[in-house]
Amino acid sequence: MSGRLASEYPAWKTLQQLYDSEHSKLVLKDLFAQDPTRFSKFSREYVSQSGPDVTFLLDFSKNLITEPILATLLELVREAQLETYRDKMFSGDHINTSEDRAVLHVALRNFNDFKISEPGVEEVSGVLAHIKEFSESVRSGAWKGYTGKQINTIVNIGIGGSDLGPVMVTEALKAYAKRDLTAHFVSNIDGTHLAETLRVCDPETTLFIIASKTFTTQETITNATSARDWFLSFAKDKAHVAKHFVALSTNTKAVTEFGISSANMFQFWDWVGGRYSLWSAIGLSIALVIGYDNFEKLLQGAHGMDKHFRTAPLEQNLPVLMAVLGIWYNDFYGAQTHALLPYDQYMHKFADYFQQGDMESNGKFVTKGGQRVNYQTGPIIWGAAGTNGQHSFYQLVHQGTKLIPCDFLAPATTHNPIAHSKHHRILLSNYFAQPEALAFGKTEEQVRKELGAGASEPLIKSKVFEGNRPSNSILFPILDPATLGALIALYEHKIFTQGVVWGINSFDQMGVELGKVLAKNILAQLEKPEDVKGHDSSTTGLIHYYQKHRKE
Ligand SMILES: O=P(O)(O)OC[C@H]1O[C@H](O)[C@H](O)[C@@H](O)[C@@H]1O
Repeated sequence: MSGRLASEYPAWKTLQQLYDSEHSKLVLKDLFAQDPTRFSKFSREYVSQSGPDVTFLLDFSKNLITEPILATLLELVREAQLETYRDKMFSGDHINTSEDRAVLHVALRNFNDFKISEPGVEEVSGVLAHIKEFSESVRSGAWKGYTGKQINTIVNIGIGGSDLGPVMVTEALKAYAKRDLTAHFVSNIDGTHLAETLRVCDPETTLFIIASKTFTTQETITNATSARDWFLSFAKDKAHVAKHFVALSTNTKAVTEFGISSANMFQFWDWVGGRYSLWSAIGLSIALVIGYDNFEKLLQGAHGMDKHFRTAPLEQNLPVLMAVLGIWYNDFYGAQTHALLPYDQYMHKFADYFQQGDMESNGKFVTKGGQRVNYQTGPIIWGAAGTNGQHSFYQLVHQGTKLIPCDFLAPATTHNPIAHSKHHRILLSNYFAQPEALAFGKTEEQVRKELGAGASEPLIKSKVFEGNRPSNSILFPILDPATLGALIALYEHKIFTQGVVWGINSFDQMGVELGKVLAKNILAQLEKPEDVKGHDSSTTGLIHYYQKHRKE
């Protein structure tokens, strides 16, 4: 984060040499055969040092590394001064330099443990108390709608970080949900999203949560305004809005102007990045769905990981280890993507969530010092819940021409042990089998033997698995709130570490601005063909075609 080019570090150059001279020898089958201790050497158990018990295993032995390569990758992290920048983040330095802001999502789950001095940090516990009081009153039925009925439906209206975190966590922790409280999440400006949601809502029993850090986001304000209009078409009296609309934001003025009183506003601060905000007031919908105590456990689980990241030596530091492995593939093997593959249906939004978390943080070509990088930065993050992915895209992961490092995640115990956990055993057999198949493949000799004499050559070739495809495996006892908190924080700090090495600012998002500005300009031109000016012929042609064919 010094803004230096990563490629200038001595360790980067050593890594390039190591890659050039070693990579053809880095064959997992041989590496495992040569070293019976490989698993114990390249796996670590995480055990939380405070708060609720969280343990999990990170097995990274199926990666294309040796001890000298790992040591050099960690040397790179040292040369990039990760420890210094990590400490700067925790102490509230303005490491988001382009916006001159601190980066303190860790302060939201700190429970006064580390000392952090930044205006607003002292207000965190007050907001948590507000979340507790409000969520308990809605969940208990004490909070009543305008006709005196209890709330049984919540609609979170937000987008990006004000949507993805709450969606992912409420899905992941559904086993802890209050089942008679239905949660909907409306994000898309496409009127279909709101219309289809309102179709199943009763205005007398629905609470709208308007979630927006800035409270200026076009999608959210438009959806919120239409939701309020819909509500008032039943409730008639504006005074009833107070019972059915709350806001989560840093922008008190805009919230008040919208018509939500400050008593119904849950505050957060500009040092909370949107994609790191589920720990803040943005998590209100999480607290409503799983209860405040579980929400607090989620925060404590993350705090445990913060402590680990802050204090564990780099060799033992899980976010750091995951970060350097990612750098090895991204920058030396030329891997373009990274797959997140949770073998847990509850985690089916995990990859979607980290698409924003990782790609909005590290999808940048300019260093903090303003130089264009001469290496790859953030990977393309994608994935789906196992085993669904196996019946869809795994063909390419196993036999395609691209190297796709994968993270496999799974709980040892399911919340739903139907058929005496038969389903879960089948699920886990796949969770264990896929990394094994990716790493060790199937040779031509094996295929020949299996098919026997007479098999055609093309058929034989098509059944060969080259193997040597790397993966991490993360195995945890059960998906509970604290474990999920720790896992999210693990990935957050992985992203931070990679950003430090690449010398970029992981905490701004300038790349989303240009499209917004152009859309605003185009919106003003959509009425009449003669207004469409200043565009290339493609854009003009598309708008004219739309104008010709629209009905309303
Ligand atoms: O919470 P808001 O201010 O409405 O912002 C919602 C989203 O807006 C933009 O797309 C940003 O790039 C995201 O980082 C942010 O999460």
